[in-house]
Amino acid sequence: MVISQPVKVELRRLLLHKRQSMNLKEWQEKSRLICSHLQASSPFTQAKTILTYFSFRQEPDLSALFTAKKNWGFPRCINQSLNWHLWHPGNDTRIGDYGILEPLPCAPLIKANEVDLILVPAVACDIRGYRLGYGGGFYDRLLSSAEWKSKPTIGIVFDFAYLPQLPIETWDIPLHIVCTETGLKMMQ
Ligand SMILES: Nc1nc2c(c(=O)[nH]1)N(C=O)[C@@H](CNc1ccc(C(=O)N[C@@H](CCC(=O)O)C(=O)O)cc1)CN2
Ligand SMILES: Nc1ncnc2c1ncn2[C@@H]1O[C@H](COP(=O)(O)OP(=O)(O)OP(=O)(O)O)[C@@H](O)[C@H]1O
Repeated sequence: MVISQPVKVELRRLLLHKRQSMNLKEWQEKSRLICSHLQASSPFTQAKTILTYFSFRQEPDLSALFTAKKNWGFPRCINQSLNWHLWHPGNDTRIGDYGILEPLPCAPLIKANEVDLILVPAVACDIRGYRLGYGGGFYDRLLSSAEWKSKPTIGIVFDFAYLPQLPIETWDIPLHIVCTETGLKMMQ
């Protein structure tokens, strides 16, 4: 647990560098492929309310999905946790913590019992579904709480960040599915 921290810090640095050195065309094309795999998947077609994210630091851009007829939820960082607000294309956004776009604080809140699917941003995922994030622990805390534990989760990464094995911590909870530009990978 203690020794995995420097490994995670270095891995995060390398993978973020790799992601941010993609050119615009490559980023757009791979993001488009990720969106089309998601759109064709049954967790997506069956879901009414989906939690997602606004792309930051060249994360896969899912914005092509947001015109689909779903209730879309986006996070706001409040203290150590995430609040989820309804947002539709055309609604206002603002720049929140860490420089990430977020819905306005007055946008309607989404409760856990309304949520069918969570699209989880990641720096990397492994073939067991474990995830490396930015180190804030936001999704680890969310997914460890009783009301969120059983929600279907899809980690979203480019293929170069889909790895055989990430260092894990006691609190890490594996995701159910990972989606890259080559398709969906179901965890055992
Ligand atoms: N698009 C998107 N939105 C998201 C997340 C995400 O991963 N992607 N989050 C997922 O959780 C939350 C934001 N989490 C974040 C956590 C840390 C840093 C960050 O910049 N950390 C510093 C290091 C801070 C430290 O080590 O103490 C850094 O990386 O430089 C950014 C976002 C909510 N919104
Ligand atoms: N279930 C939890 N309860 C309380 N604290 C937690 C929990 N999960 C993680 N943390 C705290 O969050 C910190 C960051 O965790 P970690 O390095 O795994 O984040 P990450 O998954 O990379 O980040 P993020 O989820 O924000 O993208 C840890 O140091 C830990 O103290």
